[in-house]
Amino acid sequence: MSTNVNHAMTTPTKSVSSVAPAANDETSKKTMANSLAVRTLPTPRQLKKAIPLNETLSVQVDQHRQQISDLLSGATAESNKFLIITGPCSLHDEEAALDYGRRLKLLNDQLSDKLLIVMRTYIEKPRTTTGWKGLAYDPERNGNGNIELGLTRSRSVLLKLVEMGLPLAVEALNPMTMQYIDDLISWTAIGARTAESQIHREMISHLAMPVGIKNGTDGSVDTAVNAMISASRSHHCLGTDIDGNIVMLDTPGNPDTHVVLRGGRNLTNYDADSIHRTLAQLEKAVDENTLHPKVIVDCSHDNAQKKHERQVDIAIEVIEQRVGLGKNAPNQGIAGIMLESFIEPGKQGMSGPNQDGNLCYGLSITDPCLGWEQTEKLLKALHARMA
Ligand SMILES: O=C[C@H](O)[C@H](O)COP(=O)(O)O
Ligand SMILES: C=C(OP(=O)(O)O)C(=O)O
Repeated sequence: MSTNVNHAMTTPTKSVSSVAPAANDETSKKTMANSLAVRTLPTPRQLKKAIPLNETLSVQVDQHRQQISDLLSGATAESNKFLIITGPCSLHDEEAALDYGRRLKLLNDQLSDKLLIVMRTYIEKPRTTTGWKGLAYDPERNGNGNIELGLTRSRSVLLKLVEMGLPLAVEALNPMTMQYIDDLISWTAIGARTAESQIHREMISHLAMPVGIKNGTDGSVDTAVNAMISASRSHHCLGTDIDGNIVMLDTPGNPDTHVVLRGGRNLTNYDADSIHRTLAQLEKAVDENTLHPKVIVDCSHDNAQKKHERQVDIAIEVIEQRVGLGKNAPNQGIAGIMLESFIEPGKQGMSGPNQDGNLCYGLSITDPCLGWEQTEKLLKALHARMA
């Protein structure tokens, strides 16, 4: 990974200019904070201290970040591997997430000569309108919030997965949430709903890891390419430090980004033409910026039209483009794929498949996922297709 991104998100900031005086009672009545219930949370430092990542595991996370970075830059033998980001749409049940992690680790031990496998461990969910927002925000799934418990349980389950030796992937939705878990994560996504947001681009520019940026929900790839350019540069921006102080950040810029093609507005973009068009756009941007002209294909979302079984055919089609099987010439610009996969296939509502409040174990409560059996078969088929 390039040296200028080797700052943890928690790197002490350069300057905190001054501390604002407390508002007097009259003005405070008009502030946003006073119109809402305010509950103090532990700071990122406090949570990281309570659920610590030891030095050995921290080195492991660095190595995983570096492997993904090398795969994107084509720097080493690692770059010939195919990146697979796979796991549930969202983590809602820690036991099932650990069960999935154990299965994935065993499979990884068989396939890691050709595949670089990263587990999807999303604890924040962006919603089109409303819905469950993820383990970090509503761990008890009763709509009461309890973010302190959510952050604690999230950090705890992520740490257990890191202890299994797995590299982890999340979507970074709220920059403050990321401060509580960033040291555990090896790859981050910026979602289709936030790739155009300046705040997210600023956040990427000081995330010390590779970041995949989704095309917009309308299918726009420009959004992702513009985000890559913006995030590769240094920004002066508002943020919080590890102790929860509001600070000005001077970010280093992050060149370790790439596009994630997820389809949009019911149209798919995993076909060879769409991928070539995106890569050509990236190649053009590379002339003026330090960027990776690489894509990964999200086999779910609009590409699968929310039909989880379609992910299998899409993944096979994409790896055949990568290695040059069938009518395709080999395309090294395709760095990998993303799958939504869990233990059981499909999805269930928040009250379980029978609406009686009993959730089915290992079944997604957000987007539909491939089941474990299909996933295992698919990853072996992808491995077999890699030269
Ligand atoms: O991946 C998950 C969903 O596609 C995303 O969070 C949006 O979900 P929603 O449209 O059900 O709100
Ligand atoms: C929300 C997700 O994706 P997208 O931003 O592509 O909708 C996701 O991967 O969980």
